[in-house]
Amino acid sequence: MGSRAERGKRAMEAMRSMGFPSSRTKSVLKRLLNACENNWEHIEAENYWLLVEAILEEDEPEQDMDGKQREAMVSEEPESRRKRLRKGQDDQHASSPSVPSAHISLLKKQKVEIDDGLPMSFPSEKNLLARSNNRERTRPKIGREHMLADTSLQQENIEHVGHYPDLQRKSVAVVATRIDPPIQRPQEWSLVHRSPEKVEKTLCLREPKIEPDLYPMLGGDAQMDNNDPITCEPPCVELPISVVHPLLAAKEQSSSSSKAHCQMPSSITEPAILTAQNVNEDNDLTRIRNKGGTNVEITNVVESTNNIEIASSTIGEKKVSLLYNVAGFPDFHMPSFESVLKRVEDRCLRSYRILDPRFSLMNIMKEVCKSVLELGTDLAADKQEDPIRIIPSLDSLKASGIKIFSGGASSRNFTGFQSINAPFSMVNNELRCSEDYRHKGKAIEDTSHAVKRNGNDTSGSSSELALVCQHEPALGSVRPVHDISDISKGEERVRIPIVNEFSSERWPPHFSYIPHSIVYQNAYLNFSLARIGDEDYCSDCFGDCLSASIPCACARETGGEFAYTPDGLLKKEFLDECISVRHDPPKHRLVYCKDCPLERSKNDVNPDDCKGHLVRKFIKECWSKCGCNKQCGNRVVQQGIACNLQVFWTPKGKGWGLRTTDDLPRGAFICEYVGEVLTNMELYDRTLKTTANSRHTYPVLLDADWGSEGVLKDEEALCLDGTFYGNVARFINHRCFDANLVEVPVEVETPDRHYYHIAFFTARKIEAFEELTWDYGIDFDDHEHPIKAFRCLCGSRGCRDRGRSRGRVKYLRST
Ligand SMILES: C[S@@+](CC[C@H](N)C(=O)[O-])C[C@H]1O[C@@H](n2cnc3c(N)ncnc32)[C@H](O)[C@@H]1O
Repeated sequence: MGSRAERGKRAMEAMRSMGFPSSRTKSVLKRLLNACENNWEHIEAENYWLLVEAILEEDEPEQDMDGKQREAMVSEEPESRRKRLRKGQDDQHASSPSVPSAHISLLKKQKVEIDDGLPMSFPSEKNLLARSNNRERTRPKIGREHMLADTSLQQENIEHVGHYPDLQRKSVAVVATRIDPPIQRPQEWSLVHRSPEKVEKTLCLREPKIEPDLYPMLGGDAQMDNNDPITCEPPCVELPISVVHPLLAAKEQSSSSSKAHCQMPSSITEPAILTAQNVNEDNDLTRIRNKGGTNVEITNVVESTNNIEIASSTIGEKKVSLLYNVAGFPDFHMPSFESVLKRVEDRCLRSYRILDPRFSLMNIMKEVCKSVLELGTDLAADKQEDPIRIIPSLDSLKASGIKIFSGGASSRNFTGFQSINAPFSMVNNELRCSEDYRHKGKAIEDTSHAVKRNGNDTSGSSSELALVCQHEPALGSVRPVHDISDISKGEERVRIPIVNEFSSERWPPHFSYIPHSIVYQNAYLNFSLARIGDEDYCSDCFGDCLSASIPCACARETGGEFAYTPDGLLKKEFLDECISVRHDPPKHRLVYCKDCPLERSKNDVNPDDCKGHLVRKFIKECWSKCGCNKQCGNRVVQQGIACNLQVFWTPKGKGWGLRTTDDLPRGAFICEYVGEVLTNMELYDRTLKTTANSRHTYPVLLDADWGSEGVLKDEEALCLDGTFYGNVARFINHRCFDANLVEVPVEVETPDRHYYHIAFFTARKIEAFEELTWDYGIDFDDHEHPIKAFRCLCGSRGCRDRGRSRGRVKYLRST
């Protein structure tokens, strides 16, 4: 209801919020009104569905328009915008071919847009995350009902971006925009999807929405004409805040040393751009700098298939884009946005099984790129590899009160972590470019990859915006993935900090810290009290069993003597024997399964004969059915970690490691190996699917009792996998022969030895800050095992991998 002018204004605003420029709406609305004999109810029904249809229909023939038509289209834009465009073009060396008209045209035309309705600030990752997670409940369906603005879909700000048949470059962009000066309006998100057919071969962008009552703030060019609904034309920013030229990809590929140019849209002045190339964790960064919102030069472009780009303008607009290079896939076709979303969600759900509230949007965006490629090439209908490494939120870090992102070039935080050379900072949970970098050009001062523009070295220029990162890791990894003050998140009795004194790989990859092993799915674990027979517990004991005159039933396993001293150390004789088993396996007893689960998992139809499993000495600890108390000296492992540990970045290529900050005597308990309890079959499947190509793998077999039972059922042949869920033991590196830890099987909750604890004890005295190591038992000469062995860098004189080419692991680490 309302006057014709008001209704017209509302219609145009509604269309603008869906991404249709008023110029187009105006002409269509005029025609529609004529056709409907000024029946506004008709036009306003279903949130202007008719109008949307009419505009879309009108769009169709434009798809094939030539350059002149496109120019004409540009010239139809309101004067205010044209002025901005002109200004920008002047700034941008007008003849530059960096953004061809075809590109602009695509940008201007079809879009899948989620408009944030002028949020006051760059949405925090948390907000984006919340929206992303909401998608599970309210995933937009592409269809008529979802083509209209739907503020219930407040989760995304994702654009499905373009198809450049000639350039073979696809881009999926996630855009968030902030407009300054701030426009006081409650945050409101709206989503516009076009039908899949129309999305196809389109490039989409987000247009910052301008509030009518703020037009004067933006220059006063636009005049509101309340009398003529169809001339109400607010100034609008049609172009995205940055355009990363698709040719960039081609240039990157053709010459890694050449500079790729990226022209900024004219609507932006002095934008700052950072491009992170993000294929794997160890990537270098592209360096981009830009001046005056014009040309952006990128040097040292690392060949990559995935790009993440973040752009920001001085008026506060920010854009994060993901680009996927499809060069080499000539048959690539752009899948529908709906199918991409579905694919990403499926991948995530499959990988995580739950929608973790700490879900990382960065990883989701990577998944989006991958999914576009897969769907676009029909490559991976059956490819289900690569679990996503979750990078959780900053909350834990925030809670710990630690400020990681200094924004400075070389500062260190108190933990000794090398500060990043990145122009990012976290402010109120928002990822922001450092003002330091933006205004002082600081980032380029000490980079060996000096960034030049138009042949001039601009480093140190304070007037120019320059964002340059050196040794920049993947964007995801600049974010803390663990609480660096305590990786255990308070789950252990001691705090276990993460320390990196050597490398820019600042954070261990994500995993969920668990202090006790957890069954993954099929493992048969039964901790019932009924299974513990009379001979396996000490009901008559009281207090501390170690102080009793006669060792109790629980010492039976260790020959009637407890394995522990009153100081909680492993007794010398017991320790010596454990070390000897590890040092010289052939001298010790091997048991052979009749039907080896390990061989069966490798080849179910025609398994090889069992290669033998070491018979290990077990410790049996007192437990809940026993009469002694919790402080009983025969309860060491179950008390948990007692010494001070650190997860640290090793200097010699082994990745992360574990060390103690205490001087420790021989025989001291360090920690147990904790992970998901998997059946051997589950592990085998998982290894093939997910970890085969990983740099680090974390499975350990629980095979100490395999040979004693003849044939073991699949659900009883178990192992521990610390890849996704684990404790600090997953950081203990391998050392051949003279490792300073030895692993001991420990029975606690059940006499059934399909499952037991693997406890690490010091094999000798250890000085504070020595790295803790154990011998994984790898045979580096076995070239048949599906798990590729790493190249051993243990440095031991007894290293079994010395001078050898990369081999394969003979058997999984087993105790
Ligand atoms: C259980 S993880 C140990 C923690 C691992 N370094 C990390 O950063 O997460 C085992 C992996 O660490 C690496 N590693 C362990 N010991 C090593 C050694 N002696 N030489 C080289 N790499 C080693 C291998 O990549 C191996 O797959």
